[in-house]
Amino acid sequence: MAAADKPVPRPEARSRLAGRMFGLGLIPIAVFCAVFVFARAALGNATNNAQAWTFVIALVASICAMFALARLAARAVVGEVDAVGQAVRHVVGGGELPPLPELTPPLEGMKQDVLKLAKDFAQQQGRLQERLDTARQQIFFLTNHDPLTGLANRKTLEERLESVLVSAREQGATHALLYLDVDFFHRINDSFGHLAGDELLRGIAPILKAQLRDNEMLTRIGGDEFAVLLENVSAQYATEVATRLRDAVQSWQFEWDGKAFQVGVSVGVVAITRLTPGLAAVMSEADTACFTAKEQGRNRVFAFHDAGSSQYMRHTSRGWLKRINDALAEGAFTLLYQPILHIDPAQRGGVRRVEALLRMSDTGGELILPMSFIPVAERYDLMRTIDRWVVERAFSDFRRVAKLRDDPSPAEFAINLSGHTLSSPDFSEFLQEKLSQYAVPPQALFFEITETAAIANVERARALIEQLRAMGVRFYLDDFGSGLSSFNYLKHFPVDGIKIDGLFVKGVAKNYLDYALVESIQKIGTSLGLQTVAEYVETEEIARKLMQIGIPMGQGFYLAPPRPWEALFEAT
Ligand SMILES: Nc1nc2c(ncn2[C@@H]2O[C@H](COP(=O)(O)OP(=O)(O)OP(=O)(O)O)[C@@H](O)[C@H]2O)c(=O)[nH]1
Repeated sequence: MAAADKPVPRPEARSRLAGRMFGLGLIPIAVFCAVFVFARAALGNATNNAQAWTFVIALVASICAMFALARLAARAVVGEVDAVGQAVRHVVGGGELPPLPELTPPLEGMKQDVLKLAKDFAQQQGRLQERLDTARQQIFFLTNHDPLTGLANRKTLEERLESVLVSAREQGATHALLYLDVDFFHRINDSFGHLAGDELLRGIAPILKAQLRDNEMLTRIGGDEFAVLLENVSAQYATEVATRLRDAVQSWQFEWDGKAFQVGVSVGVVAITRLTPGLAAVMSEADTACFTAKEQGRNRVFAFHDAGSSQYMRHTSRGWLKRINDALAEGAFTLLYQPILHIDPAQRGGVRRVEALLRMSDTGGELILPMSFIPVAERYDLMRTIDRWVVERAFSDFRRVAKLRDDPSPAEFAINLSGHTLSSPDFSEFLQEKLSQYAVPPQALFFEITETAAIANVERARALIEQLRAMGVRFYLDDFGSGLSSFNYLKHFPVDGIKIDGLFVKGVAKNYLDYALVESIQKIGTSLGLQTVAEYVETEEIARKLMQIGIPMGQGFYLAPPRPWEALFEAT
């Protein structure tokens, strides 16, 4: 045993024990005193002095011997108990049991009991320590990793980024950050539940990891977003890795409930150089680059450092986001109304139905079409706000004309609703409040929904549609025929009508396939008791073909262009 391992005697315990033994030593003294009193009484009866003194000396000697014996016995016991105490402390401290001499019977039994207790205690303490160590490791892991995928988390990425930013600044190293966002991930969640979504995220992690070298850090930074930090690489290499990641995800199939789904991922790439201002900037640029990849059609890579890309982004996402917010705050949004008319001129009559079309006015007075800003609004979750703005503005326009004409229902009007609004639980309440505030009869109102808007939230959309239809509001499926599953949607959505996608309508006069498609849509619509409206009626020839097919209503420049409310109603 090493010197340091030797049990160290505890002086205070020893002196306590010695004190007790000394207490035992008082017993012979008491006995001595008692005998002395007895001797004095006995001496009174002794026949001579010598006899008396012999008796006294013998008595004193035997008492001294008794006292010495008691001291010796006490010392021996103290030594043994001390040795056992040291052994116990040693075992409890995690050491091996040192060899101990056997004690006399009652003490030996006690010694064995005490040593067993010490061993049990040491084992228990060992187990507790193990659990404590595991808990510490888990806490450490969780603060640095994402529990779902086991990948490093945002905090770890940011810490590493801070240090690569320093190396870029001080040594001129170049690095890259890839920002990945799964495309249409919420559809999996919405259609199959969060467990399926979680499984997809868990499944995608090894697919990405397999494309990376050991020193290339893959992290999950939130929701369906991942990031990869590539250190000491060229911008070109970073773009190659991004493309590889995109391709790997694309060729993977996510399986759930016996079905396989193809998954896409949009990747933004940003270089980290000595000019990179800091952590916030690099994260924001990477997010913006990823968003731009989405904007460009998803399942693609957008590299921030490519020529012209930053210019592109300024004019798209971030710039648009600011413009949308400004437009909402400063009233730069406006509505135009396009009449929906009988295609047959004999039945046309005046304007009885219009569609409200959203426009944003720019500083030069031009009106900007929604296709420029709606994707950004969707991305930044602004569609609910925009839809509500449209509803309120359209209702207030309606109210003005109702007053002007002294007619409680001067026209029917259609408003486009986004998928975000269709899944918004409080939209129904908002609508009822506005219907009553502006005295709009629900029967005058149509909502147009696109299949892509509704697809993500079929259950919620259907519940909202049913609730509003019960109040008298009507629903149309917009751009009908543009998606592969249009007919399937008819089975799921309780709608009143369909608007035939303008792409087919445009081709109806020139292309037989388009003609046949529009004709079959019309037949299905009629057999299901749905009203049909054709979009993009741009020429007389198109109008004639549509009449031939039997489509009653249409909308398009040939019939009437979009106009401000006042021009359409107030002037007439
Ligand atoms: N299952 C699951 N879902 C999550 C988790 N964290 C966030 N989400 C969901 O992930 C979705 C993220 O959606 P977005 O990235 O905004 O949109 P998207 O559907 O992927 O569409 P795009 O990104 O525009 O292609 C939201 O529906 C969140 O509710 C999670 O840990 N598990």
